[in-house]
Amino acid sequence: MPTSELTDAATSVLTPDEFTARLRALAPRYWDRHPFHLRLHEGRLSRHELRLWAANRWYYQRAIPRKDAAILANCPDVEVRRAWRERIVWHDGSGPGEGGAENWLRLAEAVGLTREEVLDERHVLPGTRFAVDAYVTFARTRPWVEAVASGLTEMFSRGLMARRLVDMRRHYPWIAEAGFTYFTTRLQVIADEGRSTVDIVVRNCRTREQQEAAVAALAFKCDVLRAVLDAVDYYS
Ligand SMILES: O=C(O)c1cc(C(=O)O)c2c(n1)C(=O)C(=O)c1cc(C(=O)O)[nH]c1-2
Repeated sequence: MPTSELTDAATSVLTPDEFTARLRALAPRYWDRHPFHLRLHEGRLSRHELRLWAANRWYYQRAIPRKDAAILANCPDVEVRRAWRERIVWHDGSGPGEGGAENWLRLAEAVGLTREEVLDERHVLPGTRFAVDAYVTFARTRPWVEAVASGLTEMFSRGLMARRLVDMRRHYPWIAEAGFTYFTTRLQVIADEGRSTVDIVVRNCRTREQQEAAVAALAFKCDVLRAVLDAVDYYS
């Protein structure tokens, strides 16, 4: 192929379908096949390991609304902001004792942690802290549409979360049902959120450069998630 054609192929804007396919092609980098998740789903985790997982995931959960607030702060599009602010409400709730974060705390309690030891973050590993903090910093400092694209890991998470509910109920029957509310309520919103996030990214990445940056953002986020599980796996 002549050099000019090669250059064109590398710089021309992808169609929405091509772009979406590039994003979806990152699925193998997602954390569903991580050895720690495989052990979790196969029922091979001890109570100690489940506690370490829940306490470290807490650090991720509490960062999500701060990441979303950074996106709101950087986004000039009122339509996007209107849709996006719902995410913060979902996680934080509208009052004490409500919201996704609260439900994660209930899961942590159901696996045997006290609320106090989750909230004071004594079990949070350095690797978790570095990875999750990098995600929040990314959202604060990169163009807002890249930060939105980084959240597209959720596009891969629905099947994993549905499977997790089945596998955890089966393999860890000692976990009280109230502990699973986080996942049951999350599954109800995730399909709609995933679709609208892809739409926002496709509509707002108008150049090939922006499209490539969005793909890179999603790859970065896959690495953030894997780094959290690497840390937990190493210490468990
Ligand atoms: O349980 C999971 O495997 C899983 C994965 C992800 C993800 O892929 O980022 C999220 C969640 N859960 C989740 O519950 C959640 O609220 C969430 C928000 C985000 C995000 O980046 O904005 N990802 C995820």
